[in-house]
Amino acid sequence: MLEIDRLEFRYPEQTTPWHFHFQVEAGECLAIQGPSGSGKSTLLSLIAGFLQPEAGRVLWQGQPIHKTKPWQRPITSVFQEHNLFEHLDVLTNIGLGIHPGVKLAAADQQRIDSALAKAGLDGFGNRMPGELSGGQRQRVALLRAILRQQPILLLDEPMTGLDMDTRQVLYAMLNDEKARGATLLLVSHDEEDRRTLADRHWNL
Ligand SMILES: Nc1ncnc2c1ncn2[C@@H]1O[C@H](COP(=O)(O)OP(=O)(O)OP(=O)(O)O)[C@@H](O)[C@H]1O
Repeated sequence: MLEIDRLEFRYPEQTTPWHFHFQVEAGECLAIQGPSGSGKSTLLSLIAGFLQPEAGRVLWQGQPIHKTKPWQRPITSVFQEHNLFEHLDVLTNIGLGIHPGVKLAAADQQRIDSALAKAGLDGFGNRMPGELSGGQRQRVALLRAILRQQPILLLDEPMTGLDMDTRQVLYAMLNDEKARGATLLLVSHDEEDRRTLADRHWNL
């Protein structure tokens, strides 16, 4: 279980801090809802470890992780800026998430090729990120996150720029992740995303 325990945070110019408190079970997707500017992306950044809380804790399986370095947390994030490595091709971008710094095994390479094909990116493995459209970059970022198979997936507007056919494929992949026991947190203004993926909502 992921527990957000009385987490508090404020930006320097903010007078009253935000308070976040909820739990998400393994295999569950919680949609974080609230008006624009209410702190949804900030909350995901706190859980990912890109921001430090003023008070409170983040617990995974009962263990505090809010002081752990972002890359050591059992978490993968897909944020609006996709953070692809511009000097590495698509295959390496995705592969690094699976085995950082290690040459990909044939089985992993096959897994990536098959995921790319499913998401309509057949043969894109050797392309550089600069040669992709916005929607194609978004798909690569999502596939990279999904194939990492971390216990917790943080998704901030994950389907931006994607057509409905591609979304259906990615919804199915994300629902498979839930079935495998992954915990998902979703921030999305898109009602279809929330309807298809979320089991529960938490309002800010
Ligand atoms: N680095 C920052 N420094 C100061 N204020 C910030 C910073 N990042 C975000 N904010 C402010 O914090 C508030 C919450 O931002 P956040 O992006 O978390 O909201 P959100 O709920 O995700 O909004 P949206 O639905 O529009 O994406 C906004 O008023 C924003 O201007």
